Amino acid sequence: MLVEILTPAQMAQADQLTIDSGVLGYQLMQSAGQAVANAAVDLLERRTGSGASGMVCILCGPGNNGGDGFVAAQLLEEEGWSVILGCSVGIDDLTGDALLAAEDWGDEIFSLSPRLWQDADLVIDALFGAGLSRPISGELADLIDELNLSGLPVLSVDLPSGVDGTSGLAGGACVKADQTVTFFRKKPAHLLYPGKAFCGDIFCVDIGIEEQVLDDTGHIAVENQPVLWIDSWPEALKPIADIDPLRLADHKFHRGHCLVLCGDATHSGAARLAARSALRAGAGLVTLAPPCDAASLVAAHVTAVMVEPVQDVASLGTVLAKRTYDVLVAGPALGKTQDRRALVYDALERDVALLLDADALSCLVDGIESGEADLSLLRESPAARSERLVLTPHEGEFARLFPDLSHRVREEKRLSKLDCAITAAQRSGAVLVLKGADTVIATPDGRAVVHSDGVPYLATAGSGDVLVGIIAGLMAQGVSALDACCAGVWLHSRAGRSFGPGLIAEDLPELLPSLYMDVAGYLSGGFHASDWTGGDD
Ligand SMILES: NC(=O)C1=CN([C@@H]2O[C@H](COP(=O)(O)OP(=O)(O)OC[C@H]3O[C@@H](n4cnc5c(N)ncnc54)[C@H](OP(=O)(O)O)[C@@H]3O)[C@@H](O)[C@H]2O)[C@@H](O)CC1
Ligand SMILES: Nc1ncnc2c1ncn2[C@@H]1O[C@H](COP(=O)(O)OP(=O)(O)O)[C@@H](O)[C@H]1O
Ligand SMILES: [K+]
Repeated sequence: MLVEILTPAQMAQADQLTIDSGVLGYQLMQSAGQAVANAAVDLLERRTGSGASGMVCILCGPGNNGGDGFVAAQLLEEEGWSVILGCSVGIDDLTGDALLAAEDWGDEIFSLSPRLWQDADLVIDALFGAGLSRPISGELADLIDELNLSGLPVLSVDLPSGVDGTSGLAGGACVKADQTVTFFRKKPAHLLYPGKAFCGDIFCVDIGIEEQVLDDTGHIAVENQPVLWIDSWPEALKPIADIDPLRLADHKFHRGHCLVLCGDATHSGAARLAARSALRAGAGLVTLAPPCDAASLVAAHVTAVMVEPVQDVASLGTVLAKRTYDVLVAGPALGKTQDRRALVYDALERDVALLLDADALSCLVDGIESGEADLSLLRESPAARSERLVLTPHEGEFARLFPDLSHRVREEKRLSKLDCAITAAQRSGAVLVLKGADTVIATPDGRAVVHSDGVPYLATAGSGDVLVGIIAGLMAQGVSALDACCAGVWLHSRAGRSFGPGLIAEDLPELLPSLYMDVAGYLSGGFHASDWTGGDD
């Protein structure tokens, strides 16, 4: 099933459409409060080991997030749990459904203070959710800092208070939750770091909002799951029983040919890793193209991968004219000298699927007098025009190409990584893979896929070279750029997680065959990420 991600604004629209269709806002709040109470009971029973004999402290804020807290308080007390509730404002300052919920609670409402949780087994954080409008400061910030130091389990309602739902940024004090219960669909902050790290386990529950509202609200992104790309999974990576009989006689040229540009003799490892990964990802042939004086050294280090020296633009032309190449990879330790830069610019004029990574991305900025990349060169390239241009920057490379969308600017201006990746994809005409613990894959037509899986083992030299190789290998077999990027990021992350500590980049390509058996376990019948028209339309 497609898993859509909604911004808080889209979620507010989903709430409003539901209310307009005749469901009371207070009914939605009661469903939300019920879901919170259910989650609290699970946590309490796990902690106290008994039914209804623990104490829960509920911290409510001034808006509807606080309203959910009041509803949960009432339900928990009805079930026999001891409840102590504090609110950041007096009942006279509450309005709308939150006021109704506070009135229905009917029990004492205390001022917020750490004393509230001194005998508690669980704290419910219902201070702020989707309506957080600025970083939390002052006394509330001190309270949150104390709560985080208390060591008590914390259940956050919708979002950990202090995390910005749209961007996942946490500018001020921020509740560190063990569990977060959100409603209808996840928000970007449940997937983007640092927000995700504050959420703990995330549960997304149904509160009676119909799926059809999504037709009107749209969605900012979807989560990366095999259902997105399983239908375009290459035949050569399937178990023999699943391969189309007409494809059983395929030869290597049917599986595509990748050309990987390579750096000089002392910098050839990265391109070799990418090349091996492309082969492991199923490309029929992979050729490395080092400068002439590095060719024998590179050849001595590869076996199934072929070597074809490329010294300059002229020899790249000769090589490309001699055989058919389906995908060209430029970047891993390519170097940034003038002749390497010329190769990148030449590649952008060629009618071939093109993956630009690492040094190739820097080449687009280095040596340019204005210090700004000419993105029209990317946008107007044959690869971009045929939807076969892929950029795979990490945050540093991204900042050089798109300085106004960099990580630093995002923090300063509280912008979302999702919005910035989509803008960058639109500007460049490329499918853009903005890497990190939360990788965002964005397309020039405004779609985005999020793969959020903190796997620090992947933060190791050469790991990105493997990723670009996997994507190239999949594209060589005819997988669309978007599907290849989503599948590549999924495989890469799974490989890192399955290997665990001690991982080095060389291990990653060797883990791919076992993952293909996992992929085979996924039912087909999904659809291609490339067929998805979602977005905010
Ligand atoms: N809509 C629905 O039907 C449903 C909604 N549901 C629930 O509602 C939640 C959203 O509710 P919400 O929009 O009322 O926002 P909420 O997060 O409670 O906070 C807003 C208040 O906080 C204040 N404030 C903000 N930042 C602050 C700061 N740093 N420091 C201090 N104050 C600050 C802000 O003040 P202002 O910015 O106006 O000055 C305003 O008073 C959502 O997360 C979900 O839990 C569910 O019940 C399902 C049905
Ligand atoms: N903490 C993390 N959690 C998940 N993935 C990570 C993490 N750190 C790095 N990665 C992934 O590892 C890869 C590193 O790529 P990159 O920075 O280009 O490395 P290199 O240049 O050394 O090859 C990216 O795919 C990135 O998403
Ligand atoms: K909250």
